[in-house]
Amino acid sequence: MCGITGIYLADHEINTAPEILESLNILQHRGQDSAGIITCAAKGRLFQCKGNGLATEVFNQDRVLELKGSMGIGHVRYPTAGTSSSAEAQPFYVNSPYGIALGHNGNLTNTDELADYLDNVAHRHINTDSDSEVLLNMFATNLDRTGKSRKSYFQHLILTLTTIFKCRINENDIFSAIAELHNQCLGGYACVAMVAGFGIIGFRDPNATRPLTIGRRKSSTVLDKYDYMFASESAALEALEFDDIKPVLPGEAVIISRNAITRKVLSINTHYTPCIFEYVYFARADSIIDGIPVNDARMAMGEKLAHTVLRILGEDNDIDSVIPVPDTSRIIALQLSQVIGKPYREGFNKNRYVGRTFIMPGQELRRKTVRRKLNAMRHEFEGKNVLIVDDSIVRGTTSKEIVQMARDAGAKKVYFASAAPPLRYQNVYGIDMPSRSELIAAYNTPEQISKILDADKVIFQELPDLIDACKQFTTVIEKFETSVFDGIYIEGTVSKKYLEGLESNRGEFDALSPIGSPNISGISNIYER
Ligand SMILES: O=P(O)(O)OC[C@H]1O[C@H](OP(=O)(O)OP(=O)(O)O)[C@H](O)[C@@H]1O
Ligand SMILES: NC(=O)CC[C@H](N)C(=O)O
Ligand SMILES: [Mg+2]
Repeated sequence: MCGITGIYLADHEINTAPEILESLNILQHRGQDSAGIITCAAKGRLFQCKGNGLATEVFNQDRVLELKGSMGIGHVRYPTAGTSSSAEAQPFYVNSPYGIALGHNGNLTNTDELADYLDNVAHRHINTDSDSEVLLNMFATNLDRTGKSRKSYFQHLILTLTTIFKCRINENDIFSAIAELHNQCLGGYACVAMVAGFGIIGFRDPNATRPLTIGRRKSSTVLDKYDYMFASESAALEALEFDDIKPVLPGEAVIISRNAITRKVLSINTHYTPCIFEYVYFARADSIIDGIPVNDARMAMGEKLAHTVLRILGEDNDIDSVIPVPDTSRIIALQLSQVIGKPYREGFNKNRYVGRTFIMPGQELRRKTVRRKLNAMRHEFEGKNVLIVDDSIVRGTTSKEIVQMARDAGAKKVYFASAAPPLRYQNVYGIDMPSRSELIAAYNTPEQISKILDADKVIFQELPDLIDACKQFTTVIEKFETSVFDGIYIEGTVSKKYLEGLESNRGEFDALSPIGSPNISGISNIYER
């Protein structure tokens, strides 16, 4: 996951960058590694600022003020391909054809083949290891194929003004280019793109693995016109007072231009299969992802997990209190405590200035951060049997530290319950789990995991219960993308060879440079550089 956002204002005199920055702050929980914004002003001039760090570290007031234009796109990154280098901060930009920028959430599974094609056939230079740069160049190549960008100067001259406008690019060209992408790019992708001087575009892969929503709000200055916004999560749209919020559909592209808003489902072979881990962990609780309120889904997970706990520990269990691991599991633990009839207690104090651990690069950094972030309150543990609840146990980094903290604080018994089933398989659609060897449940049974974590018992949610917890709120979603739990990947998106390659390349990825001080790649009016 990453956070993506795009805004098109009806009033072309107003700069959109301050609001894009606000939306990036709201989406910060989706990516802490880098942040970036590209805007477009009069005459199709693009302005960009991006670099490593949180949005508040990359942007200050002066930098935002230099980003001119009433339309733009933004990105916060959680690296899942390539490296953590500032060169891979998004959005990416290519000058030909037309000037296109793109922000991507997800992962491509055939990046190498596409990069070869771009090099050998399309003769496009790819400057980083990012799959998103490849995706953008595929889009650009497809758009170039419309031929309109290659008309001679003379041809342009002889066209009337209207014809010239139509000749540059139109909605159908963009739809064709994205339809072609669906045939070429495998994996998961939700994207925001911008074509200089034309408009912004939001599109999702045919399986809608990664989230994207669109909303509108009445322009405060232009009569009967609307501003439009795309964002990974509805919470960002609500905060900026956009309404009529709806998901972009599987295989759909939505174009917002001066002329109109145009939307089209471009693939005939679509399956509504969003990633279930969005509901478990990634998304904010106040977001609605593909029609499912995340908060409600998490409450339902707590309820289902409660029944599993009662089944395993018995109705007459010796639990004294239910303690969440802040932040994400709070809602789950509260609901669970009510169902099992035991008090909910906050036993860990969380330092609110430390970010999310799971999406940090590098195991050592993640481990240290858990200790810095959470501190056990002794009186909640001393002499007690506690049931600690978390949304998931992935690498076991958090749970191992947490159980130790509970024991150090004097807990008698430590039970540990996870609202997600055991994560056993690699993720290839935009979660940084490229290797099974780093997943604690890949090769260990729950009993072995209890021993590794030094817990008295570890209890996992059953997969059908997790699916039910989410599915009860929707009639349109066919099924969820659950490959991390069951190893079943979306048909045609991944080969055995690819998975093996990921597994063995893992060492390389882990050796990434850790997050350092923000490395600003600079504000630039791209045309002046
Ligand atoms: O088993 P692990 O590899 O440790 O991963 C799982 C943990 O990581 C996440 O917390 P995180 O600190 O990222 O975010 P949160 O504050 O939203 O809970 C998640 O909520 C679990 O607590
Ligand atoms: N988590 C994501 O969506 C990451 C997008 C892209 N694969 C990158 O690594 O930059
Ligand atoms: Mg957590």
